[in-house]
Amino acid sequence: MSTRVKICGLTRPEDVSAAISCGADALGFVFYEPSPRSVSPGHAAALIRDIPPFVQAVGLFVNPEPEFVEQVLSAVPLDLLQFHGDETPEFCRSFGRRWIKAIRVREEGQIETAFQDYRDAAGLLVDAWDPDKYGGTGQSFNWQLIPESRPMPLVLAGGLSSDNVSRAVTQVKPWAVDVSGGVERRKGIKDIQKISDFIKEVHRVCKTD
Ligand SMILES: O=C(O)c1ccccc1N[C@@H]1O[C@H](COP(=O)(O)O)[C@@H](O)[C@H]1O
Repeated sequence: MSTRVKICGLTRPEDVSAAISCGADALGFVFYEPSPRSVSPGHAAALIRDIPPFVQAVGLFVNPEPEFVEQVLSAVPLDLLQFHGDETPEFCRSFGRRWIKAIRVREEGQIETAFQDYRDAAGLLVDAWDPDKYGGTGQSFNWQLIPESRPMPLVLAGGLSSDNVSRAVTQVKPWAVDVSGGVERRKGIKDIQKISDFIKEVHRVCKTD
């Protein structure tokens, strides 16, 4: 098994470099202003400029206006769109780009329904439900709600850190894991040691599996 790693909510060039040199497969940039990790299109374009080939740049949006997504796409060379709000399948596919849909899990059957509703997504990201926030909460959820049978790649997110990611990978066997708060010193500022520990832990558990 080889579980991919996405480090999300990057705002500083040194954190981007650290994530790449530690072996991250994907880097996430948040285009959602209420988030403390939010970046402008210009800032993201500068952060992405030196990303090497085969490391994916992912743009995270929450219920954006279509014009805003188009504006970001014209300024930032994103490889993948991540919709983390209440976007419909029609909306997600309307940009003609590869996309994943994030859902916030709180009850049985929800993931199975999302697999059907978002069947042309490149993957489904499962995160914790929170009454007030769309994501980046640092909370995890009941992984027992995740079905073993999956028609598309599943990305596990929500409250992951180097302390629990080996258990997550072993139990859930996701295609990829996505982390933000668990590798931060404070919101929006990553901790290079935590990024390194997180990715090492994923690679370690994948090797032994
Ligand atoms: O990071 C944010 O601020 C954010 C805001 C709105 C929606 C999603 C957001 N981040 C994503 O949330 C999950 C879980 O994050 P965490 O590891 O629990 O902090 C992850 O996919 C982030 O990319």
